[in-house]
Amino acid sequence: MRISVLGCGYLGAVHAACMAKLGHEVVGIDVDARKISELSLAKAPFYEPGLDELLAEVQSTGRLSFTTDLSAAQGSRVHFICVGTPQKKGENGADLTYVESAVTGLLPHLSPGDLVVGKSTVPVGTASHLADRVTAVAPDADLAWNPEFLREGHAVSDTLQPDRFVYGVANSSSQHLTVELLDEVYAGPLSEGTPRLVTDLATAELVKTAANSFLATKISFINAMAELCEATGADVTQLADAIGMDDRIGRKFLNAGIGFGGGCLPKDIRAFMARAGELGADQALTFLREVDSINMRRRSRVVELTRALCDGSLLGKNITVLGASFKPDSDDVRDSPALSVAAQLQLQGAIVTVSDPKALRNASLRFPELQYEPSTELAVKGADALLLLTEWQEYRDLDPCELVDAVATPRILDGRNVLDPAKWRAAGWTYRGLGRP
Ligand SMILES: NC(=O)c1ccc[n+]([C@@H]2O[C@H](COP(=O)([O-])OP(=O)(O)OC[C@H]3O[C@@H](n4cnc5c(N)ncnc54)[C@H](O)[C@@H]3O)[C@@H](O)[C@H]2O)c1
Ligand SMILES: O=c1ccn([C@@H]2O[C@H](COP(=O)(O)OP(=O)(O)O[C@H]3O[C@H](CO)[C@@H](O)[C@H](O)[C@H]3O)[C@@H](O)[C@H]2O)c(=O)[nH]1
Repeated sequence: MRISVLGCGYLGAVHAACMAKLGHEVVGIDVDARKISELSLAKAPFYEPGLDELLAEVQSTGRLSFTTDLSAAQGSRVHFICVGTPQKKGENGADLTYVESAVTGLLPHLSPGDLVVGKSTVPVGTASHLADRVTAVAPDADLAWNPEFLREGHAVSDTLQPDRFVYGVANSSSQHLTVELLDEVYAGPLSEGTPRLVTDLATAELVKTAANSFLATKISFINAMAELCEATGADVTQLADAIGMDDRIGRKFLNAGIGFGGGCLPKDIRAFMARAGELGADQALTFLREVDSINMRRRSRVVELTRALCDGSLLGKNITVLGASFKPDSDDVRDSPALSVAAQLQLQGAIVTVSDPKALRNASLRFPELQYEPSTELAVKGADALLLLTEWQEYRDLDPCELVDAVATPRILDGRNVLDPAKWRAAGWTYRGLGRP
């Protein structure tokens, strides 16, 4: 099937490559000429494990191409909308200008029988409004909402082997054709047993924001427990292991630390609250305000703990921050807790050096005032304290005995609770975890 993908960022570039891998003929379209020229050379414009290899593989088949020319969408049967929906400046709500302009640009290129499929995360009600816009101009075309649940760092496998598909479809006479078309798009994973749920448009939109809200709540719950552990001398890691053994709770997403960031969870819970307010249902989501504030409190807590670790003063202290991306195996620094902590420490007088295996280019664009050093060995040299804030494997594997002579004072704050405190203490370090004695 011929497919177009509008928006080739973290979601769309992976989606386009994966659709080609499933055997479809795909054109990826983006307004960003730099991204398109890199993708045309089979090079991912961001770091995502396995994506460069997949792009090279599918581009060699001739089934995948990229362009900035929206008219290339003409002739595709299915058009995926994968453009950004960031938080509006100074407000909680989602900025839908990119979605609106992508749909506006697409309308003249639609043919009868075409299907527009939204994958971007949008406030509930957006899909029905966009469906009206599509059918007003192209009465024989349809719109469905098919939210995406991939995680950065695992984006390729999450797209090819998702936990489930959700098809939000409009209540129309062509509903069964829409479902059949989506089944044809996803025939590969469906034949391997991936479940699919067919819902109305509003439910599909809500499934996505509810899932991210639940994940954010789980993280803030364990971080609230970490605050209590800090107040009582208990150990939040053991607590998470113990409650996580209950099948009804589960151990996943119970890692306490400096909290969640990225281009999704923080802005999605805020947009959800804003939309609930517009719908007169804001009371239903007041708990998300608490989820957000517990999360932001973690960042200030790390700054305070670093000050305490540095004998009560940050002024002139050399602090090395290990990790810049919002999570390991990604170069994405959107709302990165690590960079937010690094910037706060610098503002309070510390001399901060940030290191990261992949994210330094993005980090230096966003925080040009910080110092960056790609080599871990050089970054830690002469440090008064190390802060492990993004748990890349190479930081988990650091040898405390090898490192102890490189730093000025052997102090480490483990912001992700991934190091073995006994091993670090035995090597002469002052070790601090979060919510750990
Ligand atoms: N990143 C993820 O892991 C992920 C996962 C699931 C859902 N989502 C959702 O997917 C959407 C995209 O997120 P992202 O992380 O890929 O964002 P992104 O910023 O990486 O990519 C968005 C892309 O859309 C392009 N764009 C903007 N306007 C356009 C237009 N009119 N026509 C064509 N392209 C246009 C931008 O140039 C950019 O390359 C968001 O709604 C997000 O919430 C993201
Ligand atoms: O136990 C945990 C798990 C995660 N995190 C943090 O939470 C954030 C988000 O992590 P994760 O959810 O793995 O990353 P994303 O790639 O942002 O994926 C989320 O957001 C995407 C965009 O909506 C969804 O598609 C995914 O299903 C959803 O997991 C990161 O900062 C993590 O460090 C924790 O602090 N503790």
